[in-house]
Amino acid sequence: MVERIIMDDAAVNRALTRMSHEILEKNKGTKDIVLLGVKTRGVFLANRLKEKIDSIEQVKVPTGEIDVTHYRDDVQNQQSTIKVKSFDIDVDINDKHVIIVDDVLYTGRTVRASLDAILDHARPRKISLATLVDRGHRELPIRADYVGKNVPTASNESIVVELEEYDKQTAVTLN
Ligand SMILES: O=P(O)(O)OC[C@H]1O[C@H](OP(=O)(O)OP(=O)(O)O)[C@H](O)[C@@H]1O
Ligand SMILES: O=c1cc[nH]c(=O)[nH]1
Repeated sequence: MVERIIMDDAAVNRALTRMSHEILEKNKGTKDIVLLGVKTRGVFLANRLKEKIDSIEQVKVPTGEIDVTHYRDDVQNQQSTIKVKSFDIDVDINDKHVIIVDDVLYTGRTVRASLDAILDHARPRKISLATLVDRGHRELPIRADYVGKNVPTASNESIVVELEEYDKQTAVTLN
């Protein structure tokens, strides 16, 4: 299958800058916001958003991590079970506005697992979702509040997100 570059380094950076402004605009600032990155690349994206928001507003937004494991237990039907491995956050998220950050939104099962993990630990006032790429094909009633780019895909295609911090280069490709 031919590989197509959907976003280069500059496009990812611009999308994250826009998303930071959208977060600030929609929430009228940073009050009570906690960014929770989904491992692996969601954590780096949450950190990038944090740095942008911090430099725009001159405040330090707290961050944390959720680690989930993806089990394909029925490959034929592409059903997947997502298990939470760890939930690493120092800040109290009760009554806070938690923004889950991930690189790709596809079936929505990773987000559902993340919601379970969050609600097992605390009762945030609000939970939102930020994703760099929304590729469609949802299997659950989940939608993103902040989207870097909507990328229509076929189900046999995949989106690959690479980030400098982890992959030595930043790009989003469709394979
Ligand atoms: O909406 P979903 O169908 O749950 O898919 C989205 C998830 O898939 C990817 O993770 P993956 O399990 O491929 O692991 P990775 O982050 O290590 O690439 C991606 O990082 C999202 O977390
Ligand atoms: O295409 C996809 C689907 C799920 N997760 C990804 O990272 N890419």
